[in-house]
Amino acid sequence: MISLNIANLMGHRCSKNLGISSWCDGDKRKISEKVVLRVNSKVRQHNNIHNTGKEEEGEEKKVIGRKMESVLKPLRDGESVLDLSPRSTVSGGVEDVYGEDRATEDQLVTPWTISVASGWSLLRDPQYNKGLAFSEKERDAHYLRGLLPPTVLTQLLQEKKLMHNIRQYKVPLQKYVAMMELQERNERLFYKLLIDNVEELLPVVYTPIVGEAWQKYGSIFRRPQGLYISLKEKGKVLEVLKNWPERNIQVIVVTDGERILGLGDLGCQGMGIPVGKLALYTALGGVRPSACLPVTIDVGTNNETLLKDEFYIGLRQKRATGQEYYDLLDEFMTAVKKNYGEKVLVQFEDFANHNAFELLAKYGTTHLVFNDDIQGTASVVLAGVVAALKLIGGTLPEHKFLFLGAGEAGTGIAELIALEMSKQTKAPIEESRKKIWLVDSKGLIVSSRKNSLQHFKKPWAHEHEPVNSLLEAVKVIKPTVLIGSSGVGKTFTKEVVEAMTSNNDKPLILALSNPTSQSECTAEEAYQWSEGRAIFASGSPFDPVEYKGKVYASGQANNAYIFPGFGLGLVISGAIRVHDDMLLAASEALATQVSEENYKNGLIYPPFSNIRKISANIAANVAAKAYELGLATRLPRPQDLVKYAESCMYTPVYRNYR
Ligand SMILES: NC(=O)C1=CN([C@@H]2O[C@H](COP(=O)(O)OP(=O)(O)OC[C@H]3O[C@@H](n4cnc5c(N)ncnc54)[C@H](OP(=O)(O)O)[C@@H]3O)[C@@H](O)[C@H]2O)C=CC1
Ligand SMILES: CC(=O)C(=O)O
Ligand SMILES: [Mg+2]
Repeated sequence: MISLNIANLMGHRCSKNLGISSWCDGDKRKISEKVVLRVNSKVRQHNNIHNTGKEEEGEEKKVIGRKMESVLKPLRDGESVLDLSPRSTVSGGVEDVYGEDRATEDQLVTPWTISVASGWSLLRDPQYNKGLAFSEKERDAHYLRGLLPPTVLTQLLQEKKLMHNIRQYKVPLQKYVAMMELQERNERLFYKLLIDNVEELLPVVYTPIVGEAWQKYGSIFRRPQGLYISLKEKGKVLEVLKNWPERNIQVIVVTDGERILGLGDLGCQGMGIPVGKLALYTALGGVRPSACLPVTIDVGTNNETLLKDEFYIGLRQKRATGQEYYDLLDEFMTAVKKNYGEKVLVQFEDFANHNAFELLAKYGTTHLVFNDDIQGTASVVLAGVVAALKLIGGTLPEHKFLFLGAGEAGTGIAELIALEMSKQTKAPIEESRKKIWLVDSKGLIVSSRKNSLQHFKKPWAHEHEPVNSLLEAVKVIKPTVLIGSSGVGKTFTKEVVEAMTSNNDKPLILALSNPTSQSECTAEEAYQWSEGRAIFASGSPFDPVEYKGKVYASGQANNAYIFPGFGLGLVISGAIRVHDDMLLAASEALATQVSEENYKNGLIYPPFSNIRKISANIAANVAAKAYELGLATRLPRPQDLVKYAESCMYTPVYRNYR
């Protein structure tokens, strides 16, 4: 029985027993050769060793064990095993400290956990488990004999089998559960499936199915994913962050669950959204899974159904508001910076608008923050509109916009379109805003309503008679572009679409609300009611539609096109703040990815099957803007940013274990 006192061995001020005896006991052969302990966040987590915040990077890599040089790092042949410096190629970026991602398939890497994982624990570690794909040699070397049936499968065959299984499920929720179980079991295989079958699986791990799954999350809860920070943790948020097993976090997606898609307040069960968004950060944007942290802030819920549900997983109280709410958020933001530094990206997701704008304004000057609903959506919609000009004609400033919904998405998009118009015309932004009209739940936003409007609506209160309905607004404003961001389904009625069609040869209609049940209209309705003339895209995907013998494939106007590449661009440039010009840069990069072939099919977005290439281009444009604005800290600037972005992207093929 061996136990090590980490405090003595490493001069750490905490004194905790690492409790490694259990795996040393039956396996003494390995102790001298393979026992390697990293005082990393996992060790901290499992042993409640919390650092002082002062340790140097190098301390994490101190090792115990006689043959330390053979296991110090899973480096490739010819590299110095004693080189402990962070991997300079991507410092401040997507860090590949252990060389795993740059190793080719036939180069060896070591499966790191707290110790070198082997046997049963290796099969239970989703980061390194390969299931039946462990080779004969690996089965011998890692004590896996007998723990697996004899067959050895390739990753491709595993993928084929899993896709076959997933396709058998008729209930969408079953597909979601199957994917989540795979993510918990074998992370690389999960991402391989998602990347290779992105168009098929995106609706499963993201909108629309994720919404339904998490509405029911209380009853399908298996293993927690992500970090829960509730009012109970007030005063201890930094400690809670330290409980997370990974330390080198680059992207955090955080929600308080108050406006989950168009489904409203899901309280603590909003966690599906940060988890889903971060899966896309990895699959679509190539940010390493271990660098992603999903967070749900639980301040209660006003959802009566959840409060009465005996299986509800969150705090059973009404939402905290005012000072209590802002104090917890402030503690979180301060702790994030303290624990992960200046360059960690915090993406605010699905907050209600009464908090979202304020949080963005407050932390936009002190942290690297990005609101996906306000800014990401704006960037993706501007890209779609710019691309659509090829089909509908005219320049951006020549068009007139009408929104149904004047919240985060609506006013965020409106503002970015106005900004781009002003850049093109050199006119003041106030002039550009006059081309854009918004309708909220009380009707058209007009100047006579100004005093009672929320601050983010005021810039859109133009001179006009009050107008109560969307249909009436379409008739009097005569927009060329109609955008739905209300969260209310079926609001683009036949009359509304017909009115758009009678005013425009090719009306551009975007039904952004998620999930599918909240879409302002379906693709079928848009094409039928416009007699095939609408250029249509929606927040959640629709299958192609046949109308009068012609097949219409609509695009997906969803911020998923933007945030993964946008975040990657910030990470690889070491950006310290987000700037509106970066949103324009992302938008431009996305619009230029639409091919002639896509246009011929009436598409204003490129297919998701090309998303990794698209994300690399977005990342490069965003990073270039960060350098231009002096907001990048990763110096010198790489010459070819697209290539550099690609080289930083996580790939999910299995690595070979020595
Ligand atoms: N496709 C994408 O990428 C994205 C889609 N979305 C979707 O957009 C929707 C809205 O999100 P968000 O802007 O954040 O939400 P908000 O709550 O901030 O805004 C909703 C807006 O819709 C208005 N509204 C609500 N009901 C009606 C109605 N019956 N008629 C007219 N207006 C109405 C509200 O009016 P009032 O202010 O008067 O209450 C408010 O202005 C959601 O469904 C979300 O899923 C969001 C982000 C990205
Ligand atoms: C897509 C997204 O961010 C939303 O619907 O909220
Ligand atoms: Mg959102």
